[in-house]
Amino acid sequence: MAHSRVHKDRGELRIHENLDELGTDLAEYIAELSEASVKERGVFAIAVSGGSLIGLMGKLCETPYNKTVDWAKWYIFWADERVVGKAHADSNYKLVKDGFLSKVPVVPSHVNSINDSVSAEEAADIYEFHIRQLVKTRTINVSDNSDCPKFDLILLEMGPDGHVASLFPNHPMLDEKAEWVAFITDSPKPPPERITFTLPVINSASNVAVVVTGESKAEAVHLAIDDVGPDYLSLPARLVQPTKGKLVWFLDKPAASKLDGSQFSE
Ligand SMILES: O=C(O)[C@H](O)[C@@H](O)[C@H](O)[C@H](O)COP(=O)(O)O
Repeated sequence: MAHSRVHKDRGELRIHENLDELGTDLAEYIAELSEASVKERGVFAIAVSGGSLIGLMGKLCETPYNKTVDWAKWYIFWADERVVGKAHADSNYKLVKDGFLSKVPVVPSHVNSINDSVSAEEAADIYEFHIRQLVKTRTINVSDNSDCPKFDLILLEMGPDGHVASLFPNHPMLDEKAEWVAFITDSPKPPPERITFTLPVINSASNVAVVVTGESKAEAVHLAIDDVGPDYLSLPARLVQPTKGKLVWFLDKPAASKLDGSQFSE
């Protein structure tokens, strides 16, 4: 059984015994949000990232979800992407296609991947323009207090350095307020060229889930969630603070191993 607790201002924490349990809980969570969103808006706009997240979403491709989820209503996006060809081993599109989209009947025209034949700057501009069109038609909802897109769900991972999407510690992109999709050419983690949702977009979502597994991220989890003082307020994962939406952390025990326990309520 997952141990779930609510932090006073860092959202809900779900700590799982193992990856199998985490995968089961994550599939259930996504399926429930999909159902609620389709009921309310007729569509489900979900953005994913790369890394082990896609493997952890595997149970969604199995019984019962492969039959019960309303896949025709899904619109899928990337919270960040590496600027490489779609067939390249580093491509998040390829990761999602091979590990997920090839196993469930998402409508091909609802798969919103970046243009891989242009520069990082152009790819970011084109992606943002595309998202703007979908906000106009409300395929993607709009934020109540800005013109930002309000994705039904943004799924993020966190690296051992506390980065989320392609927003890295101390990078100027953390201060970006105007753009929805930004490009970087100096990612500290290869490949260097990437596009990424900016914090205003992430924090406008209805739901944000951060999936973190493994002991290598335990310190960053502690710094992103616990009350550690002003030095870490600009850690990218700490800047994930949905304005009106709900934040949920999916952790395994090793990733949660350095969390303080004292300030949590059951
Ligand atoms: O930006 C990237 O290059 C990666 O996609 C990265 O963000 C990854 O998601 C995390 O480092 C966690 O990775 P794992 O879950 O695979 O350990």
